[in-house]
Amino acid sequence: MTDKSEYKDSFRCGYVAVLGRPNVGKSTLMNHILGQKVSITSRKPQTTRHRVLGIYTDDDAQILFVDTPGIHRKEARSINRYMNRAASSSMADVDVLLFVVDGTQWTDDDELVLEKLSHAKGKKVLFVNKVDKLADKEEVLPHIAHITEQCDFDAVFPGSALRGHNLDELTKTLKQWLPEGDLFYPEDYITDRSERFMAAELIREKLMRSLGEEIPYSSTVEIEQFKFNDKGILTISGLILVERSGQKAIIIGKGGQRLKQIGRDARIEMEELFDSKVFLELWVKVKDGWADDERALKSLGYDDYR
Ligand SMILES: Nc1nc2c(ncn2[C@@H]2O[C@H](COP(=O)(O)OP(=O)(O)OP(=O)(O)O)[C@@H](O)[C@H]2O)c(=O)[nH]1
Repeated sequence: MTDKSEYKDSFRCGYVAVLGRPNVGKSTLMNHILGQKVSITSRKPQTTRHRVLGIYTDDDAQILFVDTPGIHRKEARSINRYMNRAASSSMADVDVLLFVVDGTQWTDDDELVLEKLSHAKGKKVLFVNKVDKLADKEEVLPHIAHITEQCDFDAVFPGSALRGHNLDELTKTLKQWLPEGDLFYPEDYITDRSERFMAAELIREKLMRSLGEEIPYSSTVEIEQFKFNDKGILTISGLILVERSGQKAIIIGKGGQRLKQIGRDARIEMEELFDSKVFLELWVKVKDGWADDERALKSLGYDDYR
C-alpha cells in the first residue's frame, strides 16, 4: 500500500472503471458512493446498457466512475456484441479497475471478466459484494483466494453495496490511486449524462421492474420531447420501442393500466430528479427486430462508446 501522507496537500482526479458480470451490484455500489441515483438498478441482469459516468467529489479528490455494461459469453445478438465491446473499451485508459463480484455466487461470466481484467493495465481493486447475505462471513475467503490466484489485486474489500459496508474504505483507496490534478467537472456534478438520458433511463427502469421476466431487453426508450413551459412545468414525451406487437400489448396492459403505472412511477422520480412538476406522456411502438440490427442500434444512440 502507498503511504497516504505524501498525498496530503494535492488534489487528485481520475477514472475508475467498474467491472463485473450483470447483477453483481455495480450500479448499487456506484449510486451508494455518489449518494444519488445515476444508474438504474433492477433484480434482473443486464439493466446497465449505457456507459454512465458517475462523478464523486470531496475535499481531496474527484473520482470519475465509468460504469460498464455486462460482459457475456453469449454474443449472439448484436446488442450483446455491442455491450461486450463497450465493456472492453472502458477498461483502457482508466487509472483504477474496480472488479465487483457477488460474494454468494461465482459463474462462468465472472471468470470471463476476470480473464479480461488479468490482461489489463492499471491498479486493480476487488470488491466482494453482497456479503450481508452470508450467515457466515468467512464463506467469502475461499472465493477471494480463487480470484486472487488468477489475477493480482492491489486491494481487496469484502462488503455490501446495498448496506454501505466497507464503501468508505473502498473510496479512500480508490482516491489515493488517482493522479494529481484539478477537478474535471464542477463539484456539484454527479454525472455528465444529459437530463434526456436520465429521463429515458428512469422510464426503462420502471418498465423492467413492472414486466418481471417477460421482456428482458428487447425494449428501449427514446425521449422525443423534453421541454419546460413558461410556468416551469416540464413536459416529457417518451417513446417505448419494442420488437413485437405482443410485447406492446403487455406493456400497455389491460385498459392501459400497466403503462399508466409505469408512467406514474417514472414521473414521481423525475419530479424529484429535475426538481420540477413533470407532465409525462408515454407511447409504445413496434420496431421489428431492432436488437439484431446494429445500424438501427446506432441510430438509437448506442454508438457513444469510445
Ligand atoms: N443483499 C444485497 N443485494 C444487493 C447488494 N448490492 C446489490 N444488490 C442487489 O442486486 C441486484 C442487482 O444490482 P445492480 O446494482 O442492478 O447490479 P449491476 O451489476 O449494476 O447489474 P447490471 O446493470 O445488470 O450490470 C439488485 O436487486 C440489488 O438490490 C448487496 O450488497 N446486498
